[in-house]
Amino acid sequence: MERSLNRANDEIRPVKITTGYTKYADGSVLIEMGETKVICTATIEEKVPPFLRNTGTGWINAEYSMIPSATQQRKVRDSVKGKIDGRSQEIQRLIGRAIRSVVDLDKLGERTIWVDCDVIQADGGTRTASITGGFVAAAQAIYKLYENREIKHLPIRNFVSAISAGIVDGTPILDLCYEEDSSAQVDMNFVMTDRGEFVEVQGTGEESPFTKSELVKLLELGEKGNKELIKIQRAAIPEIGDAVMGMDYGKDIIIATGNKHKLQEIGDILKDFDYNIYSLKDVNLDGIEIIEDGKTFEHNALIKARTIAKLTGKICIADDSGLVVDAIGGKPGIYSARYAGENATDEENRIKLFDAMKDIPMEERTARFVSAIGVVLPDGKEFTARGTVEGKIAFEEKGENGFGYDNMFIVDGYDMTFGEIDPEIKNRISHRANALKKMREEFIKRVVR
Ligand SMILES: O=c1nc[nH]c2c1ncn2[C@H]1C[C@H](O)[C@@H](COP(=O)(O)OP(=O)(O)OP(=O)(O)O)O1
Ligand SMILES: [Mg+2]
Repeated sequence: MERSLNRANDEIRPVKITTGYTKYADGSVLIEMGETKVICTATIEEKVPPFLRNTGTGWINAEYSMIPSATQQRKVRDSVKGKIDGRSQEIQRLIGRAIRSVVDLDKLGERTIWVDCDVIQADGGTRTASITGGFVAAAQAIYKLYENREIKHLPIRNFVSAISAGIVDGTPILDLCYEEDSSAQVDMNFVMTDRGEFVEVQGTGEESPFTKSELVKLLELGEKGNKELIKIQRAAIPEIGDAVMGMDYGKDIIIATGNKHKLQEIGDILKDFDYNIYSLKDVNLDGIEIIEDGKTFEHNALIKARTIAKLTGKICIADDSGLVVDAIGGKPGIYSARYAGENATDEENRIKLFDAMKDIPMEERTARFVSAIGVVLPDGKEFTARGTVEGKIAFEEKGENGFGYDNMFIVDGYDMTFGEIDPEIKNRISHRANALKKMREEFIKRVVR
């Protein structure tokens, strides 16, 4: 389908949010979505509707209207007609509900935020643009109360935005302009929060009924559009964005290791992770000395990640790992890298371990590799994840792959050492793979939006 502005079917129109558009309101924006333009202002009034008086609870009210020249045919003002038309009535209720859904009205205190949405040019999607812009204006007004210490806690729980999607000529499309809207068979509006939750879904198959799979397709379009809108809202009010949604951690991850084998493995294991992965060399920090004086793998991993996070301001992950051998009381453990001395080579460490194990029979040579992954975020938040893999210490070195103790570790379930095994298999079953898998789950919960 040909769309104006050469838009793809899943593409929103260019959006621009201009803050501080008018001078007297407590919050004020001009939102432009393609040719649709809406002035949204928010004004604080120190009183509430009668039904809330003396409850300590606040209220948010919205009004929506179009100026006479907003449409191709001059539209008579409501004030001249003497009544608000049904459509405006319905829309302003929707705007009010949408914004109230993300604000804790108890914490707002006994006051009303008036959100006024005046459409100055209408080219489809005026109600959704009013919600998206109206929220920004309301957030500014509420944030002002918070900054002036008139309220103790910021009562904004989430960002909220709205977008339309519909089916035109049998094709699901996002963000309909007027022309598309007037020939749509199905017309929907999605109001969503930054957490991807729905606040309101409006949909009608006015021209023809729609199927479940079409509904799902429209839903996905709505989700995509709202995600993009919330990014644009956030860019318009970054300070409020940080206060409500937490800091934006960015899309870069630095792997804080001086070990090129680990770097390679971590890079391979995380290759389908939706982040840009950098090495210490990439950020000109290779060769940095970090003192690993923690008492656990986790502690050491965090020491490494913290050091690099402080220097770069980016998300950093580090691995602290080692070999835990049962017959010698768990040694070398956290001292694996310096088992044979401070600057020992992998080979010197292996020789020392073979020597310590020389009289131990096969069944008592059980051991495990341990990897602790430490993650440190730019705001100092951190977490760890641990993975292990069980095996036995061989009597002699076998295989050319890997590094460290790989060629003397016979991995359970395979009659091979990590030195013999295909690196792709190692990266599926290793301690590092297991730790990174857990790290990812935690990362998605805590970091990814
Ligand atoms: O998959 C592995 N295969 C074989 N050996 C391994 C493995 N994973 C850890 N290891 C051994 C190597 C080193 O002797 C010690 C890690 O010491 P550890 O301090 O964590 O690493 P490191 O100093 O080489 O690099 P960095 O601290 O910069 O990440 O355990
Ligand atoms: Mg180290």
